[in-house]
Amino acid sequence: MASLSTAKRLVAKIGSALLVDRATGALRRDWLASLAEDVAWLKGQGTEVVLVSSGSIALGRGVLGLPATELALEQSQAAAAVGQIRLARAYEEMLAPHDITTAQVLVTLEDSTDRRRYLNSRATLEQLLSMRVVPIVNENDTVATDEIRFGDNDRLAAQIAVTVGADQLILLSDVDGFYTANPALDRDATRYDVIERITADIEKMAGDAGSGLSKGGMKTKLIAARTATAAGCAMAITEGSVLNPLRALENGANATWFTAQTDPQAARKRWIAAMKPRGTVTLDAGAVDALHAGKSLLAAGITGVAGRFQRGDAVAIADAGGHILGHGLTRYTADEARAIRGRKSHEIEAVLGYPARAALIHRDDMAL
Ligand SMILES: Nc1ncnc2c1ncn2[C@@H]1O[C@H](COP(=O)(O)OP(=O)(O)O)[C@@H](O)[C@H]1O
Ligand SMILES: N[C@@H](CCC(=O)OP(=O)(O)O)C(=O)O
Repeated sequence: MASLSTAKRLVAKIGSALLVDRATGALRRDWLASLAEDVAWLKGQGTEVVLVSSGSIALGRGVLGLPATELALEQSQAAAAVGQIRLARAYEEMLAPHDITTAQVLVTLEDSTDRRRYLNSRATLEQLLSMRVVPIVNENDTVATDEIRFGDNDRLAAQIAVTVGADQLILLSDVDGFYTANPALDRDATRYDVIERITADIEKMAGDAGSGLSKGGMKTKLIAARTATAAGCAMAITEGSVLNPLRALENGANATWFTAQTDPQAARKRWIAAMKPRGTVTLDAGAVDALHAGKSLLAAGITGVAGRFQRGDAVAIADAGGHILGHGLTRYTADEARAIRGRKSHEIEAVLGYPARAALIHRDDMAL
């Protein structure tokens, strides 16, 4: 199926059961070292990599001597706090010999539902990737309460894949794909190589998690597949417990691939076009031409600013005659936009009193 080394951006999700030995509660260091080799290989091919890793609760549980049974919310949060620091350190240790810098990124559901927080986390991830860093993402279990938890990292991984505009999302699991029924319970179940569309029949085949350490099962993996593929990201479920699991997938290991339903850029444009604009910016004729030529909107080409908006809000883009050309996400507040309109890029810092970006709306943040 799809080749991993052709991906521009790849998100891999690592389940707790892969990282943590169920019997001893210890980290599977050899396995993690082999995953680090895979990440180094992908980066060597020019693929940017984000890892979404579970395992904080499973690791912390062992350290704190908590039982293997269901934990109270406070207990899992304490276990996550103890386990997360070890988890992050383990990734750092394993990737450093490959000259790869890691970053710990802890997010909550609100970071994807609140637009400003979403845009901020996107900007941070973008910055890290541009600096060749591998972000290691997990849910911030210590602050996430029941209502705001993703609770399983399948959906979190899909959300991160959408946030960074990844073209592939790989769920490393304890099963080598999506079956017609839970293969742990049904010996006649057969695996799909490819699922082009997630139908109601497919949904009926998805069961819950099999192991005590895991949370999601196939139900959350299907939700993840819906989110990812709708945003133009192909998704695979494959067996992760083997050494070098990403390399194995590249070399033809069993997997189920969910086909991307669009391309990431088109999905993003639709998302922006559907947002309610909080204001309007009016352009001179030169700026209109620049936008139609695929350029970003610079302050120099803005003649008017109407409405009240914050950074990250959607604004309408109008020509001198008031005709709406499209929508975009602004990088400045309405007050800042008024202050810098008509200004050349090199004047902006002096007007605002702090370093700033010249483009009011970046071309990737625009739907015309
Ligand atoms: N239709 C299905 N196909 C494959 N596995 C299924 C299916 N329905 C339920 N499962 C269960 O989902 C498990 C994988 O999910 P999960 O235990 O959450 O692992 P992970 O740690 O990878 O998130 C499988 O081991 C299997 O027991
Ligand atoms: N944030 C939790 C993730 C729990 C979770 O999703 O587990 P899994 O089903 O193994 O991916 C942790 O790190 O323990």
